[in-house]
Amino acid sequence: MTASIEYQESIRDNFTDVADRAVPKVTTDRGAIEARRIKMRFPSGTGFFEALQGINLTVNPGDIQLLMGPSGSGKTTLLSILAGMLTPTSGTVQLLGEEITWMSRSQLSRFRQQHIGFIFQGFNLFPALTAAENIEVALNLKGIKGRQAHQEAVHLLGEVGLHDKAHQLPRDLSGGQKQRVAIARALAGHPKLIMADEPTAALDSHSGHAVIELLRKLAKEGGSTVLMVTHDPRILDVADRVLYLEDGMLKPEKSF
Ligand SMILES: Nc1ncnc2c1ncn2[C@@H]1O[C@H](COP(=O)(O)OP(=O)(O)OP(=O)(O)O)[C@@H](O)[C@H]1O
Repeated sequence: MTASIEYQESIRDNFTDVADRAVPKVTTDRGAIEARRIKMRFPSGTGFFEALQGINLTVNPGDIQLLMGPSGSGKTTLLSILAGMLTPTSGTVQLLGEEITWMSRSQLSRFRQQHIGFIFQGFNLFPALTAAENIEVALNLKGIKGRQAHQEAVHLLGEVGLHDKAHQLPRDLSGGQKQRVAIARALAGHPKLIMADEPTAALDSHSGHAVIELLRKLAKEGGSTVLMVTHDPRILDVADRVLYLEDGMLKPEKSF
């Protein structure tokens, strides 16, 4: 499922599904992210391909945890499952102390809106909206509206070094600038969880460092928990833990 579809679902749920909007209270006395015995099988030819083979992991609150590994090892699949965007074949996921496996579709959607900021490969920006408006949409979904949303959007753009691009459309921004708008949007409303798939892949050295520093500050000063798929060795400097996936299995991890 793409983020833009996800966004459309979020908007639809926000306006049409009032009865099911209550999200259970969240606690962070356990791991911010906990996955147990996650398996994922995809149909392949006449049989199945086991992309994840029983993953157990815990991400502590306020940690920056990296997920690394060769192409095809299952990183994006695992991140999508941990973000509640893909249902595993078996296993359970808890986010902020809440079991997401049993949430209804709209509860899960609401939970994601409130607590998770996503940064995806590709930008998934609304092409007809300016940079600031793209962020305002995310803020609106979190109940921040009007002038306050606009001011917050401009502030977030400043945080990623784009204070002068608030009124530009995505088509008038470079790839790196679009990625920074997508990052600013993911940070809207200060989510407790930030999940990112290759957030610095499209960025030049300067922008990449700025984004890494921003993620570090969010975790270490703001208390957000960051889980990131990356091949970028620069991010190792700010990581608390690194998990390596190979052939759908976790290798012994390194701590920093
Ligand atoms: N929807 C799907 N249907 C069938 N197979 C899939 C599907 N999604 C992923 N796979 C397979 O699962 C395996 C893991 O894919 P995944 O995208 O999670 O790897 P990755 O580690 O993120 O790779 P990369 O670093 O190249 O992005 C791959 O062999 C991929 O072909």
